[in-house]
Amino acid sequence: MVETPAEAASGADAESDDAASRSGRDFGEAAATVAISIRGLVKQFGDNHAVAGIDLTVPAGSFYGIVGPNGAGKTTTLSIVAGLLRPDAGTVVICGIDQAKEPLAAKRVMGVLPDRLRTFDRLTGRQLLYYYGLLRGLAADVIEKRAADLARAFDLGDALSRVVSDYSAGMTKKIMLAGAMIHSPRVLVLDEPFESVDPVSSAVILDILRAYVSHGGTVILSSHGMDLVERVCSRVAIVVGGEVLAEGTIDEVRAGQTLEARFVELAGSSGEVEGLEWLHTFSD
Ligand SMILES: Nc1ncnc2c1ncn2[C@@H]1O[C@H](COP(=O)(O)OP(=O)(O)OP(=O)(O)O)[C@@H](O)[C@H]1O
Repeated sequence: MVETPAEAASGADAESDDAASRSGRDFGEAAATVAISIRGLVKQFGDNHAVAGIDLTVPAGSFYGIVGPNGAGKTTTLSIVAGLLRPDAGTVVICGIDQAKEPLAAKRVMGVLPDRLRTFDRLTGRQLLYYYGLLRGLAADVIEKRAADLARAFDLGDALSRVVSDYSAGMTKKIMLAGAMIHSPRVLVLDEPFESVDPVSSAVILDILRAYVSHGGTVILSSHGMDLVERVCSRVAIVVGGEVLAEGTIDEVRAGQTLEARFVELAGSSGEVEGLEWLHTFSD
């Protein structure tokens, strides 16, 4: 059976590289119950208020979904949480660690799947996982075992010796997800983890993430898959125009409707179908 990163962390061989013990931290009571606390988050790009005052509390051991229309500010928010982008205002506290004051310590407890899949794609899959493991301070034998476990779980075994630039979009997503998990972090920050991933692989990834959460890990993800969020997430936030319009358990947010119906109700329809009549008269 393949070990999930969370199981690996709870296993006999893994205590030495557990993120918490490496950082030498005593995760306090608040950190034990709250994995991510976001307060008053603001980020502007020129005149564009990408994030316009977001407050979110992600309980430890939860599967948390952020949904919203294109350009709503999901990636910007997750990038700030991950420490990849500086906010103009507001605070992000990860497992009790202030992201702005102790960025390295905060990064240590997180695994991140960033937007746009930028990575060192001239490396083979095996080299990339090895590199991720080294960056996380893992010993070579631990990396090799975990890389093999993750490659098996993500069905990437045959691809490990190929360069990542030759991978499909879904394969690239899977190898980067594996890289985000290799140090068995307490928190996974995943930007659209299921985009481009086939249904079989999605089911496997979900199983891995569910087991991770059931062992105390926390997942925060963005997704356009309303069904998926409704099925797997314990809590959800609907973000529109850089603001949280609804937040709570799935049942609270969908308020008797499907999540998709509630989403459309809150996000509204911004597209305009009129004016495209020329598309119905073919040019040839
Ligand atoms: N680096 C940047 N420079 C300028 N504007 C940016 C930058 N990054 C994001 N934006 C803008 O901020 C807003 C929020 O973008 P963001 O990528 O966070 O949205 P999103 O909710 O993740 O959208 P999608 O669902 O399409 O991925 C958009 O208007 C976008 O154009």
